Amino acid sequence: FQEFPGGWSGSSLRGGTMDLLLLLLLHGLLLLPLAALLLYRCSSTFQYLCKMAFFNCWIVAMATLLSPFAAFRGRSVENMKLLRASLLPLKRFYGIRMRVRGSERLQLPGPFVIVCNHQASLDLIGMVEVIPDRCVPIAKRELLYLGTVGWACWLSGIIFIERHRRDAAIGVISRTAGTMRRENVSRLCVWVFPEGTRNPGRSMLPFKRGAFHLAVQAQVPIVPIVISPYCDFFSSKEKRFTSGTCTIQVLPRVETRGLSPKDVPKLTESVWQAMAKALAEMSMSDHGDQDTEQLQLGEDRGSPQGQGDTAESSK
Ligand SMILES: CCCCCC/C=C\CCCCCCCCCC(=O)SCCNC(=O)CCNC(=O)[C@H](O)C(C)(C)COP(=O)(O)OP(=O)(O)OC[C@H]1O[C@@H](n2cnc3c(N)ncnc32)[C@H](O)[C@@H]1OP(=O)(O)O
Ligand SMILES: CCCCCCCC/C=C\CCCCCCCC(=O)OC[C@@H](O)COP(=O)(O)O
Repeated sequence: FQEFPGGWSGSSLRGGTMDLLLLLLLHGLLLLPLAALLLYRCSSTFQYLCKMAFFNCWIVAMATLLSPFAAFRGRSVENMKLLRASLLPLKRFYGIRMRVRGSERLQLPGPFVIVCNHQASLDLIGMVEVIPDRCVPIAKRELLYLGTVGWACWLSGIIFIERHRRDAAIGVISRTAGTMRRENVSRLCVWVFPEGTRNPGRSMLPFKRGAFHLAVQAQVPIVPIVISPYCDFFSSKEKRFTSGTCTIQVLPRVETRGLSPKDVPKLTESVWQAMAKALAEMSMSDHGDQDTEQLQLGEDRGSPQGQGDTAESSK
């Protein structure tokens, strides 16, 4: 086949089109990241979506990578160490500075129940900052069905409850209390988000009673933890996610020795009040970013250690 000199044959025309397409594709490949970068810089919504996507992808990736190792140990609360280590770097990726106040209040020799306010899934970043060894969260059963994430949660000994099947949930909580009380089991602590669901903003929902029944049944103290409002740097409603500072305040423990189920409503109310007060003070002092060392928690309900033992560690 002889080409017409200086002219276009069918195949060279096709070759030219291919070249053009390739060129366009190459430009597209180069321009797409640039456009995404530009969008990331200019649009706070896009930034929010990217950061949330990264958050979820990180969790899925860690769960997928680490679950096989955790599986060697079998289902064990010791795997919570892996879970904690895998989520600890997240704060650095997002430029979130964590201030922990009163962390020494978590150094109790025996078992206890932690209750903490629940604003968003971002709470996991705060949770891993302070969660003690041999402490497992109570989670909604739906998490079990998130593929490798569910598997990782199960392997870490996370306790699952079906929130809408009260009797079944109460059964799980009673068995957990039994485990906490058993002397042949080394110390087991439980982390509960007593609001029972995420609640963004500066307020707290009324508390569900499971955590308080658990503490009373096991006759162990309750340690309330308040995470300052994220409003300054995070809002799922406004699709906003920048860097910022978060304060985690550990409040004095509340003893439950000698209390019975009939005391649970009052106990629930008094812990809610103490946490709401701390949350309000954090919101006022520049949204938790300023000094909250003056925080007066009111009556130290049952804590023999009393007030003034707040220490700060900023990480
Ligand atoms: C291998 C490592 C790799 C790792 C990589 C990373 C991988 C994964 C990372 C993921 C990590 C996940 C972390 C998990 C965080 C999950 C967070 C959540 O899921 S929060 C949601 C779940 N939590 C809760 O629901 C809170 C606990 N719920 C309750 O306490 C509720 O009380 C209940 C569910 C038990 C019942 O709820 P409800 O009926 O709506 O309301 P109440 O007002 O609380 O109770 C009604 C009456 O029942 C009585 N009651 C309640 N509990 C008990 C009880 N235990 N015993 C006896 N009676 C009980 C209560 O007193 C009320 O009766 P009354 O007469 O009115 O007093
Ligand atoms: C085969 C299935 C494939 C599944 C794909 C997996 C995708 C999973 C993506 C990301 C997993 C991130 C899990 C983060 C867990 C955050 C814990 C949390 O904050 O739970 C919310 C719960 O407290 C209250 O729930 P609601 O506010 O009532 O709602």
